[in-house]
Amino acid sequence: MRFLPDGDSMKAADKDTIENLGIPSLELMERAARSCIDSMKKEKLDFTDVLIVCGSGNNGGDGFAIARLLKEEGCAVTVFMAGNPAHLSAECRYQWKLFESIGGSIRDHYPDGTYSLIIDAIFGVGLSREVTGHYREVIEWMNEASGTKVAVDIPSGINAGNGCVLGIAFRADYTVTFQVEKIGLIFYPGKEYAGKVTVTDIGISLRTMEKNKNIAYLPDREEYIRMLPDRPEDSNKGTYGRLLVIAGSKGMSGAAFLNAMAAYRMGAGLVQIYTEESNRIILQALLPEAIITTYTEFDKEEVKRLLSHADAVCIGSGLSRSKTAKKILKTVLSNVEVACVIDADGLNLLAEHLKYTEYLTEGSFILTPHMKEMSRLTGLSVPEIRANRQQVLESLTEEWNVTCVLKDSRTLIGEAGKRTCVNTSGCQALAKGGSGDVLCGVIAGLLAQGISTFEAATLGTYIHGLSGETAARKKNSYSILARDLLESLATTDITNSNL
Ligand SMILES: NC(=O)C1=CN([C@@H]2O[C@H](COP(=O)(O)OP(=O)(O)OC[C@H]3O[C@@H](n4cnc5c(N)ncnc54)[C@H](OP(=O)(O)O)[C@@H]3O)[C@@H](O)[C@H]2O)[C@@H](O)CC1
Ligand SMILES: Nc1ncnc2c1ncn2[C@@H]1O[C@H](COP(=O)(O)OP(=O)(O)O)[C@@H](O)[C@H]1O
Ligand SMILES: [K+]
Repeated sequence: MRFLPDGDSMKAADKDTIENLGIPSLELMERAARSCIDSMKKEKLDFTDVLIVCGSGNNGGDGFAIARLLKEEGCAVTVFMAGNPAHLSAECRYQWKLFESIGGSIRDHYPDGTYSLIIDAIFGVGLSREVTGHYREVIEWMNEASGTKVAVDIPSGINAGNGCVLGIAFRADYTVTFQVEKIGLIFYPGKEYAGKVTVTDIGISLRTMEKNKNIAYLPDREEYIRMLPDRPEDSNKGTYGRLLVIAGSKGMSGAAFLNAMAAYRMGAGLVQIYTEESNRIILQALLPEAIITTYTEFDKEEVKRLLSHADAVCIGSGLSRSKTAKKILKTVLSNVEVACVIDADGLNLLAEHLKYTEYLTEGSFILTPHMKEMSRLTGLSVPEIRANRQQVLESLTEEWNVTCVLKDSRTLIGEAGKRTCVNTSGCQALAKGGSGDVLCGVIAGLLAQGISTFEAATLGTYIHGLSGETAARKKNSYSILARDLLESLATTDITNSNL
């Protein structure tokens, strides 16, 4: 697994390494500067005329150290001190003096001229507020200038904790980040501003992160492979579970089809669809492998009967917010005894009737909201959630005792008591109606095979993303339809190391 800390967690790891493991701060800075230069050389960047723009904190200290090392190698280096000299950190002051001691000169205004390489060492993980005034102007200059742009640790202006731009941010071609990727380099727009990211090992210990459950993580592929349900030879359809899909509404059959087919593609043994009567014929034609039961009006006993035969349930995709849908949802929430995914209109109904959340705490529920649905569930605006997504997710999972898949270009998976997982598979080909229905079916299909809610949610999200990538390799990313993902599910093999 890879930890994805925010700025404060990264600083805690730096501090632990310096104070408890006895590696001096200046030694770490020297390694950081060296590793930046090595990474830039690996990329074969042009060192003819280098401009390094420094701030007054330790990110600036890295900048001065890079300047010294490059000057010692004979490069033409110009340093522009953009930070406030009255607020220098001890390390930054030391590095400044060291650079001066070898004859380095430092400008206090943006130097004219063109540079082959512009290195941003203004703010790192210590950025604590909106970038304004003089700093804003400097970053604007840097963004407009020609030359290759490299950010030290993180582009200045990107919030290391959420990837948001704090007013303005440096647009890098490359970012060299120390020890681990900060979570702000994973989420958009931070990821976009960072360009190509290289992680360098400078010997910062991560043991504080092991103890701190509030730090999110990115699983390795091997961890996903271990989560895959067994597929023994000596088995039958009953071995792989019976999934009840409650989806679709009058004239809306697509969602039920996508749920059910995705679940079959994931390996579920038997899929039963419960939907509105008008969808019967089309669903039978689209997916003859499914068992279809329909309703014209609410029938509580029928819902309870279907629940009693299911090994897993998913409810909500295309369900509508009708009175009948509401009653079906309430019956499911109050009677289901197996793991259950709640998607789309299931979530919208839940948001309209928050008292139903009292049923959640006792069961095994996975909620799969996109940002707008999360906004309805929490009463927070989408920008508020984006700026705080990990915390919003974690407080919802704790309060309702659920698993939650918060969908976006980067999806987060949380469960009460568990470290939050970030998913980075997938691409913009998935940004099309119906792909959420496929995800719901993928997760439910895994649940039917008996893996845990957290594993089904994390593994399902990962595979769903990969299926988008597979589809995008076969067709252009404009043209992919949700049904193409169903095909890709069949050809995406996560045990294939070429992925
Ligand atoms: N030994 C170590 O610890 C190692 C650290 N390393 C490096 O240090 C970096 C972290 O350094 P850091 O903690 O000093 O913070 P940093 O990112 O330089 O910024 C703080 C400065 O910015 C200022 N400031 C903040 N926001 C502002 C705003 N909006 N507008 C204006 N000013 C603002 C803030 O000012 P203040 O809030 O005090 O007024 C302060 O002066 C890390 O990313 C890595 O590159 C590596 O060398 C490895 C070893
Ligand atoms: N740009 C993107 N990059 C990666 N994944 C994406 C992107 N856009 C959408 N997705 C994924 O596609 C799915 C869309 O779900 P949702 O918005 O519920 O779609 P729908 O309701 O139309 O089926 C989510 O799993 C989301 O994470
Ligand atoms: K920086």
